[in-house]
This record gives sequence, structure tokens and C-alpha cells, in this order.
Amino acid sequence: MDSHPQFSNADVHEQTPIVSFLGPVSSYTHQVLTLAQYERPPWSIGLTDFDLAQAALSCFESDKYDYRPEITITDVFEAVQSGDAELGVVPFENSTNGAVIFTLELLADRYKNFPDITVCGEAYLDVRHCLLGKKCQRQSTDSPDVSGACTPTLSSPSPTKPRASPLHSLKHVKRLYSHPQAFGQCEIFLQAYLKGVERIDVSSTSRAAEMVKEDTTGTSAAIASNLAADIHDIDILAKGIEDREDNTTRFFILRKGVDPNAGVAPKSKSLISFTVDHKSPGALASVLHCFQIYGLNLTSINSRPTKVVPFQYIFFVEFEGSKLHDERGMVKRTLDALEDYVQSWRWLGSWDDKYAK
Ligand SMILES: O=C(O)C(=O)C[C@]1(C(=O)O)C=C[C@@H](O)C=C1
Repeated sequence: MDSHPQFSNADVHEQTPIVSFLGPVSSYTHQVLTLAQYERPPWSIGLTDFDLAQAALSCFESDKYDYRPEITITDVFEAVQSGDAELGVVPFENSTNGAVIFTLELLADRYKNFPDITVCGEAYLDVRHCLLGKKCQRQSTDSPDVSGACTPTLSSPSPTKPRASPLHSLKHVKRLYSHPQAFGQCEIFLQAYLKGVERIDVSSTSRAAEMVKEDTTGTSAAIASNLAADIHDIDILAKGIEDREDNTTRFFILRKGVDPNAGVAPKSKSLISFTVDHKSPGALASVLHCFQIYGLNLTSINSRPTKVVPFQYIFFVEFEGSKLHDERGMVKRTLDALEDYVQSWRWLGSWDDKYAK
């Protein structure tokens, strides 16, 4: 497979450099690294290996890096900031369920724990969830019963139809493990077939699969991938349980310091964070107006509490353009202009846009 030149700064280290990712093995974050070798998502049929590499499913030169799973997204940030890992891969947003707040919280960096971290790349992954658990030993003539109060109910008389039906009975399922993002992407299925069943948040979908494997009662289920089912040898109780067929998660590639080769593509994106004086009317509008003046299209806006004053926010704005390759000077002009309206701000990186056609 053709490799991506953007991530080829490995030879500065003597040891094989590490790419750290949210583990354990078989999380969706891990699949950003491995999926191209394991199985191809439906949309990739007909694409060449090179196209796939461009699609960033395998955006690293696999022979140049060692991959290391971390337990939490914080661990990935720490590994990159300390220089332990050359690159880190973290989820940033999902097309169905929105921003990954754990990642935004770390990018907010209120206590300056990650001063050198920048985003140097992005990757998109089609996310197909399965319900994993233990098949109930019942006769094949039994209907695929459900657990909890199956809809329609009095409070929900005409529920949205789930895209998938269970392959096996779910009657024995007493608790569900997953990453909170994954629960949010499967609400319709869960409302229809597992309403009222206790949900337990864990650090990743692959960790959820491990918990199910460890549960000897066989009454737990996990929302995780078919790869996790294979690796842990767990039954698939339902497939394709995500609310939307186009369910896609976008991941950020992190590094320490600036990658001079990032954000060189004709279409690039950049991310900044900033705070404004909340007492000054129109302060946020003034900042956003700077982007309009210089013709920079915004691609996402998010916010997190400052945790200094209640109900005041750190804003994140992502926009088209690169601070590192800014031939027309529009990014520089915009960033210079917004200084008049912000209390503080930070450039968090520029990288090649993988979504642009
Ligand atoms: O739990 C995992 O498997 C992850 O890689 C995390 C994560 C996320 O935080 O968005 C990644 C992709 C899916 O959207 C669900 C979970």
C-alpha cells in the first residue's frame, strides 16, 4: 500500500517510534490503523489501496511504527506530550452523535498540561456497531425475545423503526457495556429492544467487549465491533445496530510540536480554541466575523465550560485553510484580526482535509 508522506518523520528516532491509540486492541480507534488490512468497509469497494490510504484508514507507514494501546484518551495525550509516542490517534466527532467531549476537554487544556500538542492529521472511519454477548441456549423455534420493556409502549406508541433486528434472543441481557459515544449512536435499537436495561459506560467499545467476556453469568452485552467479537470470541447478537447507515467517526492524529509537512494539501483545515469576554455583547460574533471578512469557511464549532466562571465557555473553531501553508495570507490576517476580540487563543494545528472531494 502506498504510504502517506505526512506521517513519515520517524527516522529522527533510533527506536521504532510509537503511535499511541485508545485501546484495548479492536477499538474503533485501533481500526483506524488496521482496518485496511483486516476488512474493507462497504464504501471502499472498488477503491484501490492507494485510494484507501488517501481515505486515511491506514494513514501510517505500518513498517515504520509500533502501535501501543492506551486505556484512556488522556493517556494518549500524555504519551504524545511526554514524547513517549511520536503520534496519537483520538476520536474527535461522530456524524450521528456529535463531538467527543473527552477529546475536547483535553484540547481545552485548562491547566497547560499539553502545551505542545497539535493536530497534524485526520481520519474518517465508517462505524458499524454490533451487540455482543452470549447466545442463549434456546430452541431455534423460539422467537428472538427482547429484554427490558420493548417498544411500542404507552409512553412511546410509535417508535422509530430500528435498522436491524436481533439475531438471537436478548431476554437474558441484564446490563449493557459500551463507550458513551457508542450508546448515543444506537439509541433507536436500544429503545426498541433493550429499553430500560442498565447501561454502564466504559473507556472504549473494545473494553466493553472484554467486560462481557469476563462476565461468567453470560447476562452482559456490549456495543462493539465485529472485530472485537472475533478477537474475544463472543457471539454477535445483532449486527448493524447504529441509528444511521452513514454513521462515521472522525479521528485526529496528534503530535508534539509542529509538522511542517501537515496542512500542505490544496484543501486543509485548522483548529483554534479561544475565550472571549462574556460581558461584552457581540464578542463571539466579532471573532466569527473575522473569518467571514477573509473568506474562510468554518467547518465546526464546539464549546466547553471554562471551569473558571460558571456558564462561560472555551470555544473551538475549525476552518478551511492552513496556518502553515497560507499562500494568500488569509489565515494570518484572520488570526491577527481576531486578537482584538479574544481574551486568549491557541492555534491547535493545521492538516490536510481528508473529507474534501
Ligand atoms: O470505543 C471505541 O472503540 C473508540 O474508539 C471510541 C469511539 C468514540 O469515542 O467515538 C470511536 C468510534 C465510535 O464513534 C465509538 C467510540
